[in-house]
Amino acid sequence: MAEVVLRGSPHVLYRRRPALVRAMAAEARRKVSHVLTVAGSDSGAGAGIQADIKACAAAGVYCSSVVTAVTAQNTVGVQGVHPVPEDFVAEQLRSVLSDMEVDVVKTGMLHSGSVIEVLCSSLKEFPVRALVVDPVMVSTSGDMLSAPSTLAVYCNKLLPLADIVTPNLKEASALLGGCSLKSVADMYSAAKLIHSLGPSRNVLVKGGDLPDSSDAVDVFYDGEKCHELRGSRVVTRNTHGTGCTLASYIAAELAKGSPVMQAVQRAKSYVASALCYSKDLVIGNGPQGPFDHLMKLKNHVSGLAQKPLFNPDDLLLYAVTDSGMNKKWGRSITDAVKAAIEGGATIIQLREKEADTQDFVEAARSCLAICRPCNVPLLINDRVDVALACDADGVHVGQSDMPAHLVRSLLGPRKIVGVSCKNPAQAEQAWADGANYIGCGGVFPTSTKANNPTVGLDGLRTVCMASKLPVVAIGGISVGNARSVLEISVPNLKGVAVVSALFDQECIATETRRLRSILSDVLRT
Ligand SMILES: Cc1ncc(COP(=O)(O)OP(=O)(O)O)c(N)n1
Ligand SMILES: Cc1ncsc1CCOP(=O)(O)O
Ligand SMILES: [Mg+2]
Repeated sequence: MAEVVLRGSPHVLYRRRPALVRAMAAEARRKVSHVLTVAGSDSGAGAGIQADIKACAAAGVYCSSVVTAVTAQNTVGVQGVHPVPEDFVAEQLRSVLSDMEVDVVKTGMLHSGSVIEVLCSSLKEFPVRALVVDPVMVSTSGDMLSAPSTLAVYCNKLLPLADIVTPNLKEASALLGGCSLKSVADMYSAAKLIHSLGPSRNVLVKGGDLPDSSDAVDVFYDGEKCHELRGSRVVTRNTHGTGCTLASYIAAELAKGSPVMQAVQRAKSYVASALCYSKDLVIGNGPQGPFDHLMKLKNHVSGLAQKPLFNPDDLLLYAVTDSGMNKKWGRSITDAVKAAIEGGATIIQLREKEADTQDFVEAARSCLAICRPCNVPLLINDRVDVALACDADGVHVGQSDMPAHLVRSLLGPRKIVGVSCKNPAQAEQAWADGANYIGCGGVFPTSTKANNPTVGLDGLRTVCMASKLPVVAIGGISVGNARSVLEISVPNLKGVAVVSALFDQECIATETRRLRSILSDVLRT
């Protein structure tokens, strides 16, 4: 048996068998989430393989590529298509799938029935964790990218293997034999009908082309329920590639382990941010410019590198400030926030109902300078503008504030969005809108917020049970009753949010410490 000499340190030589060496190397290396895109090349680089690779890069996922066709296209339209022969598509598939540990396959332009058949056989030989099918048939410029004869092969062979299929209105209509889709209600029916053809487990019908809609509305059907996902429409000509990008980002999120609905929400939010960042880019003379996935996404990219995603455990002791109480005790907002953090608050919300905008932004900046080094997230109550101005970690909104889906698209995917909810329907909507957590209350009567009906511990339990998001309880909670709140013992109830129990007290740090110790004690038992 041949032996290999490995140099472990300058003075030590190890002798190992090759198989053992390979196993050790495999263990030592980091497993990277991996999407394989099977799609056409877009010479303009806004869509196709090029968009897929950039979207996966933005999501922090490795992307390999099998090219099915080479297109000559720009912002005017598609000037030519050069299909790659099926046996060479098969060879590329074998090269990647046999060697490179692909998690998720995403498909784009599949120009012929035989290419689809080649892909289906490869997926049977080399199964992957998930398949995302973007049924690219016609370019936005109206050019055909897939022969009409492929439709049957799509429906009978590829869709049954898919975890999610993401048609736009034209593609959904084509899959359903040419029916007309003109409203959100039509999209609901289309999503259910596509699902009932027996194909993909999840269907996302994209309503970007819906006429007369001020929102970008997509309909997601998971086989049981339709969810309406709304985002604000970004007015720009730079929309070429949004479909490929959305599907690739979904694939990237699935590769990282996100559940399907979360993957869709994150993808939608990423596309909205990318459109916002690049809405004024000038590239090309045609009617449809490409948007940019990375170049202008400074916040997104640096956010990926630096900021962790929302951690639900941060909801444990949620301190909400009150300017009236600070005035009463003669404290500055920064001293109040410092004391709460010193006592063990895990997240801070600035709820400054009377502050002038300028003062609010200044106060928020000063508080951020205190929170950031302590790794305590700082959220702003109600005011998205203030949060954007000072780059706060998120915003909390109620039912009559700015709708959460708009807050999400304005803040982007990596900020924290919280929504007040009193019943299961509101909790469901908060989730569909892309919120990170919900606040439920008032649990007990409180004089801090006027005219706020209480839901009691039973109402809190009902909302927690219905919520797919983590929950923080609020309203009349203090050291005297916090234990009874956490003891309802519903796993997604992550903590309590308090105002007067901390800020209407002589010593904020002492009261925070007392409350924190009760909460930690309940969690331990
Ligand atoms: C954590 C948390 N939950 C609920 C609320 C209440 O928000 P909202 O219903 O918008 O009422 P106001 O706080 O704006 O009066 C909250 N602020 N924080
Ligand atoms: C902001 C808010 N939302 C529901 S109840 C409430 C006030 C909570 O204040 P306190 O903790 O003093 O009862
Ligand atoms: Mg509010």
